[in-house]
Amino acid sequence: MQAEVEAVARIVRWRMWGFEWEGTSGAAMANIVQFENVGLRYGDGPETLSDISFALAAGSFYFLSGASGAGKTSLLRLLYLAQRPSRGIIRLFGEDAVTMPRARLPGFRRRIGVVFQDFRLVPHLSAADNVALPLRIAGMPEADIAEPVSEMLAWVGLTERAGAKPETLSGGEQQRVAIARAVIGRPEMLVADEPTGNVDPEMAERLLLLFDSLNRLGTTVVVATHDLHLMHRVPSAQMMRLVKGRLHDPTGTLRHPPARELA
Ligand SMILES: Nc1ncnc2c1ncn2[C@@H]1O[C@H](COP(=O)(O)OP(=O)(O)OP(=O)(O)O)[C@@H](O)[C@H]1O
Repeated sequence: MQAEVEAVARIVRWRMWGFEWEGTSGAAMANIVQFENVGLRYGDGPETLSDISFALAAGSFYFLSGASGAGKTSLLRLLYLAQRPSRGIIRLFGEDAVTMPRARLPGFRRRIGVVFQDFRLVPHLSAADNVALPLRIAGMPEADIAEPVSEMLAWVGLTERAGAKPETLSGGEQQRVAIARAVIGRPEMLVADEPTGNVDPEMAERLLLLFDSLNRLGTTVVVATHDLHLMHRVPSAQMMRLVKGRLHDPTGTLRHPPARELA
């Protein structure tokens, strides 16, 4: 595992926001996200999410599960600030994300890597240019971009497809480009919606290894999945389960994560 973490560390050596964030070394665990009685209603329909309260401990790995329609994607959209809640409090990176002025949202979003369920690749850019996008947006010198991009494409098994446009890629290939793009800037938080839904079990393991390595480098990871097998592959991960728009938290551990020191 250490070899994989080091390999990933070499690829994601660039941090895409312009300041240092607290890694895991010796730092006391803080909560990177806090939801208090959050509700979400689309239009004037019933609440899709109700009374959602939890905190995500910085540097932890979470799986989000739940039946189809339980509200996983909706919860993730609140997390990466694509959606404002109808009620409740959301604190992200220590700030109130609900009342935050719109102008500040892009800066916050840049600290979050997102793997969308429908990939959202830029259609006129090649796979390599899609992966390079976060680095270019962050102003990384052009001369420094090619190497991490090709290493990342190699990790997800797409070296041969680097020049291909998204429309010529299979669903699984597009998904791997989307994952490479989400992780290449070593985000502070990674949010992934069914990131292994279109790949074979062997590739799913490899992608999970990538998430796990990124997590060991300090990124807080949240993965929504139906795949029980996948969940068992990260024994240290915490489970979050949505049941009809409510978070199942009988012991209150999600609401009040135990404070712990990392080595
Ligand atoms: N933009 C929207 N407008 C109206 N209703 C929506 C919208 N997005 C989601 N919903 C509804 O909210 C509920 C939860 O949807 P959501 O996509 O969050 O569930 P999910 O758990 O991610 O499902 P799946 O596993 O099938 O992706 C569903 O009933 C869905 O129809």
